[in-house]
Amino acid sequence: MTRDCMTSFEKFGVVGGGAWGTALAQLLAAEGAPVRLWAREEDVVAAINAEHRNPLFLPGAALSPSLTATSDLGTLSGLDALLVVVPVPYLRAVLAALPAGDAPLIFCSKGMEAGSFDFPIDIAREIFPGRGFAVLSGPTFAHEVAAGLPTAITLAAENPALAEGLARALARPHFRPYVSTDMIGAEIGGAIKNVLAIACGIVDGAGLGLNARAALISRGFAEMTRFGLARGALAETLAGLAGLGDLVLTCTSSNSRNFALGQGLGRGESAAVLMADRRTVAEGAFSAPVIAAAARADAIDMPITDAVARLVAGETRVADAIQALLSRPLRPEGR
Ligand SMILES: NC(=O)C1=CN([C@@H]2O[C@H](COP(=O)(O)OP(=O)(O)OC[C@H]3O[C@@H](n4cnc5c(N)ncnc54)[C@H](OP(=O)(O)O)[C@@H]3O)[C@@H](O)[C@H]2O)C=CC1
Ligand SMILES: O=C(CO)COP(=O)(O)O
Repeated sequence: MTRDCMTSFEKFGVVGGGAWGTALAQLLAAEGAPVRLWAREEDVVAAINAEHRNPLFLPGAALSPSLTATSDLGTLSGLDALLVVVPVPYLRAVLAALPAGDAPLIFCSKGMEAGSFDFPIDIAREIFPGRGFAVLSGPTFAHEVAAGLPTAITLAAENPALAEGLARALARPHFRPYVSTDMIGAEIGGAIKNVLAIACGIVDGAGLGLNARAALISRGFAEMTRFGLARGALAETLAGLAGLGDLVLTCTSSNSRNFALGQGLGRGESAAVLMADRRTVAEGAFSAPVIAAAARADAIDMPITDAVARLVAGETRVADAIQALLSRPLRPEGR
């Protein structure tokens, strides 16, 4: 029997000790199930093992003693499934160092790789051809999941049996995966909402009002839909938890690192300074220029994404970017 046909997944590993990797590991370990987490930094490994905390990336969360950490990727073998929660710019290098095996890989990162224009599943297919893959994405602030607050999420895998088996294994009374076969839709939703959260943060930081934010969410969703449909995503995925759901969450809260980065830009702070000062990721800052370039290459109109890319690169000022968006020719709403 292949892993894809397994009906139960009991032993999970988590690759990545940031906020989201730690929260997912805690979700699975909360009732005492053993979960092994790989983190790059020895400080994170030591704090999880000795104090059952991750003060660097998930301060305030008490972690289960059954969650153990390692800095040795080689020890993540012999498990039933691995959740991969590494920011996309570092993903290829970490995957290349993973031990071989047939445990399905569940991708939880939200971004697109520079240069290759690859999403996580594309990278994984190159490194592990034939392995089972899934995407887990939706409106899920890590600290809320770690605190056991109600959360729903999309779990997509091409093989419906794999999606259903993983959903059953990950579901908790307060954590509800909805299954799908549309991995590309789930990946695109998560990557583009990060960029649009920066845009909404900019509008907030610049004091441009709530009408402007609602307009950005709607017109941003139109960009996500154009890009997604052109790459074979299903409209229902983009309108679901991994697309619109996550867009609403991160475009309306400064708990979003992407939104908070945008707020700084909107207040007139320099992108270079805002980026240099941070330890946590705002994936949208990495992905904006990549998605904007991919859209240009395919002649997909994405003016908001393009504006965020230029603002993050310091190539334009907020007032000029807003003026450029507002002075585009009038058009039918459906385009
Ligand atoms: N936080 C959240 O609420 C959610 C986040 N996500 C997504 O999950 C992914 C991870 O985000 P998150 O957990 O929040 O990250 P954090 O910002 O909390 O932490 C940054 C992570 O990046 C890692 N990192 C930094 N440099 C490198 C490197 N050179 N090689 C490998 N790893 C490196 C850090 O590891 P190290 O300690 O070793 O530096 C750390 O695990 C992102 O794609 C994000 O969009 C998805 C849903 C929710
Ligand atoms: O993806 C997230 C919630 O779904 C977290 O958003 P940020 O990375 O912007 O904090």
